[in-house]
Amino acid sequence: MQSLLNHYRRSMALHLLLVIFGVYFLVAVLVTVVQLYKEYDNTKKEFYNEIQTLPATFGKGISDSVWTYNQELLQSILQGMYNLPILVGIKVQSLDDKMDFKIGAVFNEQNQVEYYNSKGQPTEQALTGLGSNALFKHEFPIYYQGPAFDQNIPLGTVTLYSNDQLVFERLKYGFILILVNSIIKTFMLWFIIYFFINKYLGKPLKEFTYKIHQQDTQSPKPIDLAINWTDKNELIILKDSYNQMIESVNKYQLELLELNQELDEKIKPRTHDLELAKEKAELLAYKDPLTHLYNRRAFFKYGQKLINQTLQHSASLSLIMIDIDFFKKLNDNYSHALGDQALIAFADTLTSNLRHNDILGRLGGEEFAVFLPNTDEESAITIAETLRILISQITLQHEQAIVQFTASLGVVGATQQRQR
Ligand SMILES: Nc1nc2c(ncn2[C@@H]2O[C@H](COP(=O)(O)OP(=O)(O)OP(=O)(O)O)[C@@H](O)[C@H]2O)c(=O)[nH]1
Repeated sequence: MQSLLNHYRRSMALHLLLVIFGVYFLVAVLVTVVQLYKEYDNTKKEFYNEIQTLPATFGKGISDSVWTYNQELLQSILQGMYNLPILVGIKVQSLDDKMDFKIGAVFNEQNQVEYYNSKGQPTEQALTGLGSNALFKHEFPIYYQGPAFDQNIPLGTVTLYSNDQLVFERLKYGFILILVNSIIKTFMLWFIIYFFINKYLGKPLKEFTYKIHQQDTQSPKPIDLAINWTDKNELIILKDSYNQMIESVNKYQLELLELNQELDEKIKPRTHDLELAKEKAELLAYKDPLTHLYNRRAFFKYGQKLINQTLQHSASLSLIMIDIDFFKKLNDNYSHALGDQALIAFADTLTSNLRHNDILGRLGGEEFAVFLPNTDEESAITIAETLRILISQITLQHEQAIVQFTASLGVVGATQQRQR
């Protein structure tokens, strides 16, 4: 039941159909009711007409039987009439009251319905099988027209009764026919309308929404609908508008992509500059700009870490202090520029002859120091001696002269210190 309700809510065709069908059904009911009433009215008129022809048929027989006081004849004529499917009752009232006879449902003087059997005796309504609804009557006089009299002699009146029940009886088949006809028509129309609404609206809409759902959201593509019975209707206009929108979205997306690439190209050199500036800043913060060795701050920072690690792991650690001899003289004799060259060459010599994990720093001017992890004092002395020799072998060119210099090194181990 719930799924049926959901199907109804989600199906445009079904919804439209039920609205159309509902309106159609109301109109059909109205028209059928009017049609049925008209039928009823016509049938009732026919009844009147038929009842009015009865005096011509039975009048003579009734007059004769009343005139001759022939009860039996009167009774059999009235029984014959009573069997006609247009009468529910007959009342004969003779002027001398001797030939009065009632059969079926008739009105009394107080306009109340009374019931009589075919022998003219009062009876219950249930026994007659007659309804009392909307009883209507037709009264006609009876006369005797014998050859012995010049004029008609009035004998009394005959009243014929009929009712709606009989009218409906006659209408019954007509009614059923009209109703069946209406129901069949309604259901036929229901299926036909559903089929076409579904074909022309429901199915294309379903196809449209399905194709939209299938779209790749990154790069949607124009879609096509299988509508071949027209080249322009609201659905095709909707589909064309959707496709136009997709095309412009794709165009703008492409433009955005190109703009992004352009922006990337523009940003690249700036990013490179930024990286260089960052490297420079790092260098300034941790390194000596001339020799590219750790500056005093960095040397002590990393040196402290090394001391802590050494203490933790009970390893050995040595420190070599290095001071270039008579450096002031070198500057004074050969220029400050050569002094700088000497410092750079000195730093390069140390760097290339020490291990990667040794921490070498410039403490200031011509003073340097190096931490040697996992190195006892004896080994450190050997290393210091090697360095001292290497430093003394550095040669610099100043104009025609070859310049050399020496350095003094001091070693201290984790347990004992020695000075050279
Ligand atoms: N070229 C150059 N000279 C520097 C630099 N830093 C310091 N100096 C110079 O190094 C010299 C150091 O002089 P001192 O402290 O007397 O050292 P020294 O002449 O080697 O004397 P001792 O240490 O006693 O042997 C000074 O003349 C400073 O101007 C530098 O970066 N480049």
